[in-house]
Amino acid sequence: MTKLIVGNWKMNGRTEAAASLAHALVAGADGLEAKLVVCPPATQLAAVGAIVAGSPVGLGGQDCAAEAEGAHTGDIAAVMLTDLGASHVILGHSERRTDRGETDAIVHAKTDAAIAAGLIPIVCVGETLAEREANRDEEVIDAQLAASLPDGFAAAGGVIAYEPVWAIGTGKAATEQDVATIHAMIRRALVERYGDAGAKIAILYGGSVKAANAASLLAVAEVGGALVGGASLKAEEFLSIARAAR
Ligand SMILES: O=C(CO)COP(=O)(O)O
Repeated sequence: MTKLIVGNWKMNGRTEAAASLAHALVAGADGLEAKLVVCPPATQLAAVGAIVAGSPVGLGGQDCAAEAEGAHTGDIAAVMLTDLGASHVILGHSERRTDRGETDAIVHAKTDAAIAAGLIPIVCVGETLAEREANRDEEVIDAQLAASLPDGFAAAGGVIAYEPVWAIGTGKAATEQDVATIHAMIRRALVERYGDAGAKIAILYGGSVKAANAASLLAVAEVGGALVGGASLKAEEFLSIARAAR
């Protein structure tokens, strides 16, 4: 299956830098086996969307509101993302779960809203270091999956990203063995819930993915791609990660 390599630019940069990064990715994306999607900050979506339109590089948001429209100051509706050409949206990232208090119920509601607008949700799950050290990682992830995913998730082409919180931005990626164990567990949970459709859901790995470790992480069973933070801000590094996906 085609691997999906998603760049989460988080809260970085200005429009001019985002535009030059987008141009460099479009120039380098020809002939890639993997599918690329970039998720710029909301203020850069229109500019980046215009640059990647018609290219093999897709566009995604980093979050969307649970509500379809209306009096929600500061929020961005899922249809506002599709309006700018987005096909994907990251939901339930640990930085939103931790820093913004997003619960599984909120992630569930946002995922429903994304699907209703025709977006492909990329729902993030993952354990903290304390949960891992207490041997609760599988239990935590299982609970996040059960409560964050709506029934229509598989039919909508939804994607899961396993992002262990302790591996994000630390330079310390999970080991291949860790990734194999957790991705197998996630696959079992998805098949149990969605049947055959659950076997086809892409499961991305995220957390300190870089050019140097991408090939080995992407070769692990049940790894359908990568969700990349810091390394997605450098065109050549991100393209190297994408080239490692086959
Ligand atoms: O949070 C991440 C992607 O969503 C991972 O971030 P880093 O690649 O910077 O560790």
